[in-house]
Amino acid sequence: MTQEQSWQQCCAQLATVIPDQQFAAWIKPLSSPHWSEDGNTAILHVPNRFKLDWLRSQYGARITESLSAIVGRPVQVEFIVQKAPARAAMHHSGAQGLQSGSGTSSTSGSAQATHSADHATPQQLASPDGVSNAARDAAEADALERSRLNPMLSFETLVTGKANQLARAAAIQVAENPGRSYNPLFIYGGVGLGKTHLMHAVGNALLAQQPGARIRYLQAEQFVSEVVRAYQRKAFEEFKRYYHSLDLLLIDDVQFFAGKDKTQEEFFYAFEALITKRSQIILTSDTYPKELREMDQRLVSRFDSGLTVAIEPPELEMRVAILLRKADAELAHLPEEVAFFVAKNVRSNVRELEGALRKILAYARFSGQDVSIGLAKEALKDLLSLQNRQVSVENIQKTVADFYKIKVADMYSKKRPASIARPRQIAMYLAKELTHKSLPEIGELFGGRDHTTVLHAVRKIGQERIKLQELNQQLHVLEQTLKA
Ligand SMILES: Nc1ncnc2c1ncn2[C@@H]1O[C@H](COP(=O)(O)OP(=O)(O)OP(=O)(O)O)[C@@H](O)[C@H]1O
Repeated sequence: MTQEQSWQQCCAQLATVIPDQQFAAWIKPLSSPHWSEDGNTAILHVPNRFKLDWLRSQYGARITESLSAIVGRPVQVEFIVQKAPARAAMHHSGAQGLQSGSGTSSTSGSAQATHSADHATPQQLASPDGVSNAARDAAEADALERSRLNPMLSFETLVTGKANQLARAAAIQVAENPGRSYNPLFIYGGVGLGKTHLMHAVGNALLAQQPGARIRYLQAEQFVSEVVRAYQRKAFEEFKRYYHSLDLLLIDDVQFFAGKDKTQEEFFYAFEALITKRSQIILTSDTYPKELREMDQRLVSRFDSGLTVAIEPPELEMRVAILLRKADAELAHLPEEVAFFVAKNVRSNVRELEGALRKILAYARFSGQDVSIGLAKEALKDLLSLQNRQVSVENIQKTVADFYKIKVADMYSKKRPASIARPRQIAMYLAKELTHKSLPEIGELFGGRDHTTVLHAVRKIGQERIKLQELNQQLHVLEQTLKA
């Protein structure tokens, strides 16, 4: 079989496992690879960095696997950016033809290949409608750059589970119908749970459908800095023109607007302008709108005027699925029992899960061992001992009192108003959950209360947590604070 035929066969095989639309968008446009002299490496040319990152992360492993199976031995697949200046694309002349881009990358990290202009024909460079592919690719790459979107954070790379299914469904709706379904979309949840990921996923999906869309992602602090800069330069007109002209504005962690009045004012104007012209806004925060502190009430009510959805901490099975998916993307074998071990021990958020996995894979690579529970224990020694560190009841009482703005002394007092009794019950619940103390011991530490009082609190908060999203969210924040 020729190399060309093996590529054709690989494509045919991929077409059976990759959904049609994705296959047409990503695999079909690829030209047959160039092969290294030893025939062990297939080099696929892609037009820009965005496509390179995407192809590598989404399809690199599958292409490698399929091609290896077809040629009957392990081969490596490399991607290389091959830029074509727009002018050269339309008036192809030898001297101004393709140049190898600087942004090369490979799935294997082995030597990069260089290619001359002669490999490309004008047909490869220009689409039938006469619009230069290269020009379009350059525009796409440009749009990506301007938007500050991370192409790796897509719907495809997001593992779905109970914890994020509502937020994901809402985000998909918004991506399909920007400005017309939920506007703004307000996503809230604890740290490292995938809020930023979801936001980028909408941006990337929109950019894929409309390469010319004006999209901007930024963290709230960056928006604050831009307001300050506009202030200093007296350039508010320019600032307004830019922000009010966007099709999609993504602002992460809006709780950082707290107390920044001028920022809030400017954001309010931008918000009104964008909503009026049906541009989409997506915001994230660590809490739901009404809980945002030092925020203009006009803004709070605007935040809540579209759809507000929570992302919860992932449950065990979802944590396992995330680990397996991430290992897969790294082309690493993670036995399921190890995934369960890690997921049981790293519970707080996805970012920590990713960190734990990275440590395990690096440890396995450097020590030349297979991934096993023993190896995971060794690799995560520090993390696990930190987790076993006892949280004290006193610390829980102080943290909960601070959170609900009551006095620590109220944790031991006999006072009964709900504003005090409820935080006290929450502290008892956390004491049972996070320490090894018995019910009578906990009762003793809460001003000599009976163990049945503690039991009642533990059961009540435990049951309410399942039903009340708000309470669950607060408990999650408290748990993260206490375990930090
Ligand atoms: N469901 C998921 N599937 C796959 N990866 C996920 C998922 N949720 C989160 N991640 C990954 O976990 C990491 C942290 O997620 P992200 O940055 O989106 O969290 P966040 O909620 O925005 O946190 P923060 O509040 O700290 O900004 C990212 O690398 C993200 O890709």
